[in-house]
Order: sequence, then C-alpha cells, then structure tokens
Amino acid sequence: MADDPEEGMLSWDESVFRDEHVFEIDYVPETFKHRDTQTQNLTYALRPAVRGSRPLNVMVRGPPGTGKTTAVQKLFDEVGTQTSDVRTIRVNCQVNSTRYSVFSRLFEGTFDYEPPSSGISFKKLFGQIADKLVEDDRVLVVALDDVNYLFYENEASDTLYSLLRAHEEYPGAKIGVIVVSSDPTLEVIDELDSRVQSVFRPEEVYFPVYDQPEIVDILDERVRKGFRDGVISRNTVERVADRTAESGDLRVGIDLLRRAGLNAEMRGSRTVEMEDVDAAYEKSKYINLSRSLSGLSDTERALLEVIATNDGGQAGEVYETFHEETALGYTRYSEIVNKLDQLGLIDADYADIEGRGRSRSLSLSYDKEAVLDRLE
Ligand SMILES: Nc1ncnc2c1ncn2[C@@H]1O[C@H](COP(=O)(O)OP(=O)(O)OP(=O)(O)O)[C@@H](O)[C@H]1O
Repeated sequence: MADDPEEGMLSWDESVFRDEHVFEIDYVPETFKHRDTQTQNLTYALRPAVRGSRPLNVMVRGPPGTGKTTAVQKLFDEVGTQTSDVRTIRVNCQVNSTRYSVFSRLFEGTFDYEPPSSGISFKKLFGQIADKLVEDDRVLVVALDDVNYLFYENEASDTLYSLLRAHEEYPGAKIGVIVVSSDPTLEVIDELDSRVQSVFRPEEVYFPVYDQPEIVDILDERVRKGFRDGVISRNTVERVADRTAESGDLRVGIDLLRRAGLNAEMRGSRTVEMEDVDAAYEKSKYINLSRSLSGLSDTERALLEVIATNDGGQAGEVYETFHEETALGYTRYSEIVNKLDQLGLIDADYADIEGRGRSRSLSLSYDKEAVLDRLE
C-alpha cells in the first residue's frame, strides 16, 4: 500500500504525528511552565504534612484550563516521592457532588476498595476512614477538585465542615483540604455557612489565564513531542495560540493541535496549515461546552434540551414542557435552572413582561445547534 498510496491520502505508516498521546486529556506534561509562584505556594502549604503535622488549607481559584488540576497532581506526586506518611486523594466533584459520595471516594482512596454497595451510614463511612488514618499515623490531604459542583448541589458546607472538624470527633486525625474552584463568579468563602467560615481560613492561590506568548511557550513542548519535525510552522502555532487565548482555556489549544493534525492528514498533507487550524477551531472552541455537558445528569440534560428548543422562552412555559416530560416539580426545576446558569450553559435573566410583572427568560449561552448536537 505504501508503494501506491491513493491520491490525496497518506498511507497508514505516514503520519504528521510522532506521538498522538501527548494531545490527549490524561497526558501529564513533563514541564509545567509559568506556574512557579502557584507551585511554590502550594508546596509551602503542604510542608507541615511532610513533617507529620496538619497542613495549611488552600483555596485554589482560576478559570477552566489554567493548570489547577495539573498543579495539584504534580504536587501530590512530589509529596509521594518524599514520604509515604501522607495520603493524598483528589476528588473530582463533578463526579462526586455530594458529601456522601465525596467520602465514598475518600474511603476508596484509603482502603483501595469501594465501600459496600448496600450502603453504610455517613457516620460509619467517616469513622472507618478516620480510624485508619489514626491507626496508620498518616496525614490526609484531600483535594476537592471542581469544588464549585458541591456548591451547585448545596453540599459544600456540610462536606467541608466534616473534613475540617474531623480532629474534634476523631482525636489524632490530621486532615488538610485543598479546594479548587473553576467558577470565577463563585465567592467560595461567602457562600459557606458561618459555622464553616469560622474554621476555614485557607491560603489563597490564584491561577490567571495564560496570555498568548505563554501559550506559545507551553504548546511548543507538545508540538515537539507530538508532531514530526517540520510539520507545523511557528506562524501556525501562533495562530493556535491566538485562538486559545481568546477562550482562555489551554485545553482548546491542545485539542486544536490534534484536530488540525487530523485535518492535515485527511487532506493528504504532511504539513499542518492555517486552514487546518481554522477548520479545527469550529469544533475545538466547544471543548468547554462538551466538558460541562458530560457532567450533567439525565434530568439536567432534559431541561437543557427543552431550553434549547425554546431558546429565549419564559421560565414558566419552559417549566410546563419540562414537567410534562419528567414529572418533576417546580422546586427541582428551579434548582436545575440555577445550576445550568452557574455553569455558564444558559443565561437566566429577569425581564419585565407586559401585564405579567417580572419573569425570567431562559436562553442558551452557546450556539443552539452546538448544544443540541452534543446532547444527542
Ligand atoms: N503550564 C502548563 N504546561 C503544560 N501543560 C499545561 C499547563 N497548564 C495546563 N496544561 C494542560 O492544560 C490542560 C488543562 O489543565 P488543567 O486540567 O490542569 O486545568 P484546570 O485549571 O484544572 O481546569 P478545570 O478548572 O477546567 O478543571 C491539561 O491537559 C494540562 O496538561
């Protein structure tokens, strides 16, 4: 086949990629540029844990795709190389969005197996985790990643309260918490109950969006590892970085490189050109949308679909259709509307309606077809 490639197609052993894996979501970059201050502050907060004491709590904030999860991952890896007396567990709150489910994950991280599926009380679950910590004389560091999802479900205060007061109920238990929020509009401390505020005074670490030159610098490593030599020019990488800077999310840039590479191959080209990047951007720009949608439950998706088909509709009318489809009541409906609004998927604005006072109109924040396509 390599001798006689069909016109316009690369043969199987020809590729623009050297290693496509570096563009995938679970790839942990070797170098972590432009995050020195943040890494230092995080390390400083965790130093006491390495010495066997309770670490400082930390609040990490910053928009999506600014390296927060990567920083925590790298920090936990580093702690692991220093000592085995600290247990580090990262909880993805998009998946584990209630106190019970956060603690189930902590149980799993502690014992290496899941808690009994028949269900045990929260108190028991917590007791077993704490007893094991004290027995092993280990410090536990919990990273609540995407903690904003706990707020959307009204579970943040209870979860933090349990973690922060653990040492009172279980003497000898040493737990530190890193909360990571990717919702720039969420005032984490203000939104907590006062009983939590009085015990939670975290160090703050902020992750700003990367600017265009920083993005070029960071993407350069992926380009060198992921593409064969000479496949993509500096100008084209600059274009990728321009697009990425518009969205502020580094994931857009990584996804753009991969899709542009695939587009080039589809054209039968051995080089990635501007046109490949521009075509890829039509998909890559929605990476954040896809990510938000992937965390939604069936009912949340159902409501979003109703809103999409009645884009700009009044909250009351949308509710009627939603209720017909799901039989859910108004309270649950309002909660989901708020969550979709907080996630940046919809805009729920109050407007004066003639003769009917003030009412909310619900409109999509993204292109309708883009949402409907991805909901299918
Ligand atoms: N400085 C950097 N160097 C190399 N890669 C980076 C850097 N910062 C982020 N990345 C990459 O960008 C992607 C997104 O980063 P990460 O998941 O850490 O962001 P985040 O801020 O946690 O996002 P979210 O808030 O949406 O969870 C990952 O693929 C990560 O490897």
